Amino acid sequence: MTSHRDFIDNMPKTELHLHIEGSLEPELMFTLAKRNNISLPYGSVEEVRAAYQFTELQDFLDIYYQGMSVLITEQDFHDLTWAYLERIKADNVMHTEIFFDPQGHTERGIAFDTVVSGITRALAEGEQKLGITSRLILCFLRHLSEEAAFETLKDALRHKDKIIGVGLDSSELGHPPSKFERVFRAAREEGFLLVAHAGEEGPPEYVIEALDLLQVDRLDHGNRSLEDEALTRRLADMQIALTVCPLSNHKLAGVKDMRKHPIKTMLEKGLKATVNSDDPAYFGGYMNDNYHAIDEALGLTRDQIITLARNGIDASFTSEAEKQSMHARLAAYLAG
Ligand code: HPA
Ligand SMILES: [Zn+2]
Repeated sequence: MTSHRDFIDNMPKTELHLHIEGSLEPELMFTLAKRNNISLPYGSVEEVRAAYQFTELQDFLDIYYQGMSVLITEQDFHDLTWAYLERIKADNVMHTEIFFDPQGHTERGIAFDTVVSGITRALAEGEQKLGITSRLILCFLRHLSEEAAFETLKDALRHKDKIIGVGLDSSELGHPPSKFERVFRAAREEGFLLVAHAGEEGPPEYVIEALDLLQVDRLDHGNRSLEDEALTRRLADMQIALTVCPLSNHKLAGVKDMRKHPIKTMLEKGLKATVNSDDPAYFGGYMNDNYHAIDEALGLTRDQIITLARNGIDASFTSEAEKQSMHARLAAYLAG
């Protein structure tokens, strides 16, 4: 019997919650800063890594928005995305659905089209050269206004062929899903699929709003749903997927001890949980590291690991044929 470590590392898997700007490794940050003549408040890669100490979501977001300031040209967005794809190839990721934060760039004067073009050029190469399929999801920054979200949606309409859905990220507390009910309705009418970060720091009520008001197709995080029994039952009945991010939860202190991470409880309660890396350059690990972290802390069974991988396929925004093909790859792996 192979060890859980090897079993996880070699297992074909999907990633459904990944902020591409959060895959910016300090080395690339320095390279791009130099290329674009931007000065960083850090003297070295080690200094950057040392700054990655967070006690809550906002601590991280401040550093994350500062980090993305080195991204200027189409080539920068391409190189960022390509580096991520090469890295996840090593983790046997077969399909990835990536978020991007257009407002983090348009606010700095970078054109929406520059961002989309660089990312999608790399995604197309990823499919051709690495065999990794992908989808792209735009996130509205929830600390900004509804009006700004509508402006961003307007930009996205020119790229409907490249963007499958819209989501909601950034500072959760004080910015409930209800703030974006109208823009999500407009996005739905335009044919976009819908996701939202909810229940990461925010209360179960925010998850309920994401379901009832935004009508999301998938929930990002959702951890705090477990505080509400009726909501937990509802999520299990609906079989709506939760894109859970173990190392992120640990780094941002929602989960102080990995042995208390809720993902095993989620599985036991019949929730459709998946494993994801969120912002791997900032939280200390990519997909395999996230699987290892929960497996080692929670003592998952092999069946639970497989369920997480299957959930990731079922919850992806792909066609039935693509899902079948990914399930077949997983089945072939399991058959040895
Ligand atoms: O983990 C996150 N939470 C909220 N917003 C974010 N934007 C990037 N990463 C995150
Ligand atoms: Zn996230």
